[in-house]
Amino acid sequence: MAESLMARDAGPARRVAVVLFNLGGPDRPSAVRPFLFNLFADPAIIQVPALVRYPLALMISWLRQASAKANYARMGGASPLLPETEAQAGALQALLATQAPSCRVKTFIAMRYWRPFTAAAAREVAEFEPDEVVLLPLYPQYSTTTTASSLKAWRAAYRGSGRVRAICCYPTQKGLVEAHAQRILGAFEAAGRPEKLRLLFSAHGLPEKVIEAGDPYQSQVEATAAAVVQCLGGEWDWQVCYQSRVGPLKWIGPSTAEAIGQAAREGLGVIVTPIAFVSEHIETLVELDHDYAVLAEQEGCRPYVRVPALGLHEAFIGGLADLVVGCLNQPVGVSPGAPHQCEACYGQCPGRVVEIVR
Ligand SMILES: C=CC1=C(C)c2cc3[nH]c(cc4nc(cc5[nH]c(cc1n2)c(C)c5CCC(=O)O)C(CCC(=O)O)=C4C)c(C)c3C=C
Ligand SMILES: [Fe+2]
Ligand SMILES: [Fe+2]
Repeated sequence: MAESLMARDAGPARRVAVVLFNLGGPDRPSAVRPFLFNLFADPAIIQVPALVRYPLALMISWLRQASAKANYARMGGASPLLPETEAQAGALQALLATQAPSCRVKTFIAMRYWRPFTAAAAREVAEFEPDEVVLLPLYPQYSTTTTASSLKAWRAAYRGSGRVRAICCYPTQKGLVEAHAQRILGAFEAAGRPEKLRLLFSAHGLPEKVIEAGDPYQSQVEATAAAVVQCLGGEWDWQVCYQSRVGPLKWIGPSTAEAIGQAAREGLGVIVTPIAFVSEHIETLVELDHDYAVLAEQEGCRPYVRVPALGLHEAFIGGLADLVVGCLNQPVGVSPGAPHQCEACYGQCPGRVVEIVR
């Protein structure tokens, strides 16, 4: 892929901006409430008219701040998501410098609910004067609540140069799947290859009504898990489950807590791997490492093994680089790919690349 990219580049270096989308997290205790407000004020998260949503967001962020602050306090008062994402951005930029030497590739970070916000990233990218912009969500599975929300924020903010394309989703990308499998095998070995173990793929949950409205997230999470199991080979007892429920609505299940209880009742321990998060953050470091570890102990679910998030795994960063190079080489809309219901793909996912028309 890198070869054809280079072959097309006979002139001056093509300037390529690669923009990593992520959720963002508070960088200090006083940022927790405004971060929560930004999240709940997003119509992708609470689908009611703005007149109702803003007061609701004010109220929820006010009520939730104490428990959220206590959880962030367990991580030193701040989310590690930005430093983790910065490290991934640096590794990806370094790899792309070798894979696409005739391009000048620079990575940027656009967070949805805390700094660096999408608008600031869009200004920085515009100053870079790119020929090409590749939007790369650090959400392998597409959701209206994450990828679509970030794409919308980008469209509203970017006024710079270049052809803008987005990688919509990559739930079964080879590097992603291999990295997950290697992380799982590493944790399994480190735990002494325990027997009587269930592999739990734990993903962030969503309200059921979001899935019923056509969001492909759940089916893509299941596709990732199935691909990882196939890559692992051998006989694995495995299950997909969903964590981090918020609010009164019914969320998709089974919940990670239910899955741990079920495993305990069957006399099994669990090895839990985050499948929709590619970095460590509050939902891995607090929920998985603390809350569910305590629950497993109480339920007699032993051992409880936690697989680290992908972070800087070589195969994962390599997979991201392949996606970017593939995107740059690809004429939009002609490559084959399994059609699915991505809003950003207009019902089709042509090679999972979509051109952003401004
Ligand atoms: C796959 C990724 C994510 C989906 C889907 C998602 C949907 C979603 N989230 C909330 C509410 C909250 N999420 C919070 C934190 C948070 N969420 C994600 C990812 C997804 N969310 C990440 C990476 C993070 C961590 C940020 C960090 O600081 O490290 C929070 C804040 C924490 C808390 O108070 O529990 C809330 C609230 C909803 C309602 C939702 C879908 C409707
Ligand atoms: Fe897609
Ligand atoms: Fe979330």
